[in-house]
Amino acid sequence: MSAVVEGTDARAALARRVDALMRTVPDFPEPGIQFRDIMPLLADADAFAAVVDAFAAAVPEPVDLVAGMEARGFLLAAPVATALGAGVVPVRKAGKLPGPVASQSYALEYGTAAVEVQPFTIPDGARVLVIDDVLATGGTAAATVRLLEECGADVVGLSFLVELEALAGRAQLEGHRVDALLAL
Ligand SMILES: O=P(O)(O)OC[C@H]1O[C@H](OP(=O)(O)OP(=O)(O)O)[C@H](O)[C@@H]1O
Ligand SMILES: Nc1ncnc2[nH]cnc12
Repeated sequence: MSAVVEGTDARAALARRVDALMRTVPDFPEPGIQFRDIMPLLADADAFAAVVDAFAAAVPEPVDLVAGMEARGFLLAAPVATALGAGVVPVRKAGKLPGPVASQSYALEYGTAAVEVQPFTIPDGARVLVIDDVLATGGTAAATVRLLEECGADVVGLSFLVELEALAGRAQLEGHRVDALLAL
């Protein structure tokens, strides 16, 4: 069953539903981290369909590609891309993609990492929407924007399921349209 989310009331109701379906796991994957676990939401067919519809409905302009960050971002980016008639760019952790790759390092709430894409999959000037499940410190998203722009993409916006406001990730994305279904 698919649920169409259009108005702000429906979006607020969906945000409450997402909130109810997510788990908060203390001290995972490290002590002190309150981990927001979206797996129960993904397992709920109706809620997942509604979230995909909401992501697609919130995009104000045509996009050519949807970029999703490994790993949880992949699960959202692919169905949203299909809904928008766009292709997918997997933004992978270092060493996972066969080259040539473009790479950017970043700091995570728990550790450091690097993200990579295959630049030959991104036509110059391609309009790219970036999707991930969680915006925390913004390190992953900011590195992804830098990476895509370095490859010649026009990043038209970033959409997240959950924004952890206390970590101020949005500040790293100034100049870009940032949309989050649920702010915690
Ligand atoms: O805003 P930030 O502080 O950069 O954190 C957000 C990122 O952290 C999580 O991914 P993680 O690197 O844990 O990978 P996973 O999806 O493979 O679990 C999440 O899915 C985002 O990609
Ligand atoms: N607290 C958190 N929960 C889930 N994913 C995250 N990515 C970074 N911080 C996170």
